[in-house]
Amino acid sequence: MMTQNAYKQAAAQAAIAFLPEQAVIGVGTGSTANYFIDELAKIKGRIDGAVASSVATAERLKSHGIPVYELQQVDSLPVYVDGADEINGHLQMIKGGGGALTREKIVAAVAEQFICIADHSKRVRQLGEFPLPVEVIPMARSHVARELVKLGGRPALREGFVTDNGNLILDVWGLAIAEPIKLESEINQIVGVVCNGLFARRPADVLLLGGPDGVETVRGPRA
Ligand SMILES: O=C(CO)[C@H](O)[C@H](O)COP(=O)(O)O
Repeated sequence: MMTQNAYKQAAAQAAIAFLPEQAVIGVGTGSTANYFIDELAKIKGRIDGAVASSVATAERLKSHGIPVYELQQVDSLPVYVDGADEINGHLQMIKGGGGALTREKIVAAVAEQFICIADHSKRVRQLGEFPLPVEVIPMARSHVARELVKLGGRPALREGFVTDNGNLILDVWGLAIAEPIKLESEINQIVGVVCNGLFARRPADVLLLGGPDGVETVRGPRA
């Protein structure tokens, strides 16, 4: 029987077929993205380089000899490949389990196409069982936590964790997210919030989902 890691790896392998030739591509963060980076290393002559969504991803890309560019150095990104913590039928996601949500959202915003790679356990009917990560400016942490309680959540500080941007993460439990676009906007309105891990306004365009029957390809409305 294949393991969850094998499903992640299969999804990562499948993403290679979606890459344009000789382009700079966006690369996400996490264990599935790491499998993708390892696959990328095998075909690195076919791409010009990558923009990384975290320091960890940049280091892994560089360790494979893949050129890493700052986002400011590129005019556009044809593709962004990243994992997810949860993904629903509209290809809206919760991301940020690895704490890289803000840079992930920035790189995804620039990319023409978002390809989500995941194992089948990540597919859900409704987002919210996975605690929603919210990146906050450190001095605003208590204020933001109180506001998140008003929205129905139970925020918990991610202990001992500082983001690549020098901020904190509140993981918000107990949100049954019936209206992801609305909640994404509401949380962004709280003063002190840098970013939240709902990718609802910018869902994935293609989902490559690894599971016991192989890799399923699900296309979103824009793909
Ligand atoms: O958003 C992320 C990191 O901030 C990851 O994409 C998400 O946590 C999924 O991780 P993994 O591929 O390890 O299951």
